[in-house]
Amino acid sequence: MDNRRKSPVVRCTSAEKDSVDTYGAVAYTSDYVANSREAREFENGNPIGDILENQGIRIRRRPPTGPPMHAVGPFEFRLENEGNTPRNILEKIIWDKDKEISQLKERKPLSVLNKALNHAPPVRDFVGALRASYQRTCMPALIAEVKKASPSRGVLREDFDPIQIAKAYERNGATCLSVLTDEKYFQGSFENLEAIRRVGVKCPLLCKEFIIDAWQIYYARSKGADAILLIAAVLPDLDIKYMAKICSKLGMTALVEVHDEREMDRVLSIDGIQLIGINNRNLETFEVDISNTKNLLEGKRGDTIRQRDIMVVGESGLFTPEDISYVQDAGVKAVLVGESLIKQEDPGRGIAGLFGKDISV
Ligand SMILES: O=P(O)(O)OC[C@@H](O)[C@@H](O)c1c[nH]c2ccccc12
Repeated sequence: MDNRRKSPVVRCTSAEKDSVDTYGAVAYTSDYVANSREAREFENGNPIGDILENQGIRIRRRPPTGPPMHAVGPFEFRLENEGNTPRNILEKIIWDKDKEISQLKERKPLSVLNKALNHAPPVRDFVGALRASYQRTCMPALIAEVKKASPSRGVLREDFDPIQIAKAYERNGATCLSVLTDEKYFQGSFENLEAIRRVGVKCPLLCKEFIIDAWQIYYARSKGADAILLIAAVLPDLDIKYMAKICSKLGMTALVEVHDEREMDRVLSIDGIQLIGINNRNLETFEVDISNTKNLLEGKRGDTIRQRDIMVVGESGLFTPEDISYVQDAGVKAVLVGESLIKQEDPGRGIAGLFGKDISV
């Protein structure tokens, strides 16, 4: 029996799966796929929608074809309904991303991308850098975000020079950088990521992208990324496992982002996850509450994280030295900060303001 055809959600054509195998990225017949609950559920004929629902994932995938066309006289139109209209901004982003990737993939199939990997700049140890920084300073390591705009806040900075901002972050003590690459909603780009890497910034780079297809991980690597983001609100367990495995084969770090208890429990049930981000912003409603970080690290969850030596990143809504101490006391060893730095006249100098001291020394 060929288990390679059984992954229900991971978006690769069978040809791509074969080339993934050929390039040694993932042994697709590995036990976790063959024996995983999702694979079995899929085998038992449970539709993907059921698998997502069982894991509490509310973000649906874009319907493969539009709704049926209705003809009235010479006009044709589609009826909008619950099934073909995104329910919230995150779902809209994911559906648009799906279309975007199908087009990009046609231009650069995985076989082409794999060749480009040979010319990609060498990968750097993202999570290792965060750990070393925390050990050295006993302060949360900073992942500073290069972000021009966001759907919740609009344009954060008009005179946006990604290279100058990245250099300033590095000079002022950031350990790693996060670079938004989504164009439509965040006004980011892969050119920014590539350029920051090309000008010699040494901080390891997180490609901040909505990843729903394994192809995107190879694309990010080919552009110089050292880490990628996997959002648990969007990806079922099997995708997270599969994509995390691809990351480690490529030497990259996966930052797995959770927002609530259920997502945290799902991610903790996956072996080998080293870096978990707790997002204080709900990506469906945009509500920000930094006590989310504390809540998710209390009790047994916190114990498990400490026992397994998982590094936790506090993400979003951090503005003051008090916010930094608050999430540090809750147990985070790194923070991901965008808005409060990017909006400063001098984003680099903003770092000392955020931490209450100069962290570049
Ligand atoms: O600008 P803030 O509030 O400091 O947040 C940064 C970062 O956490 C946020 O940009 C983010 C967290 N997870 C994401 C997922 C996609 C896009 C963006 C994000």
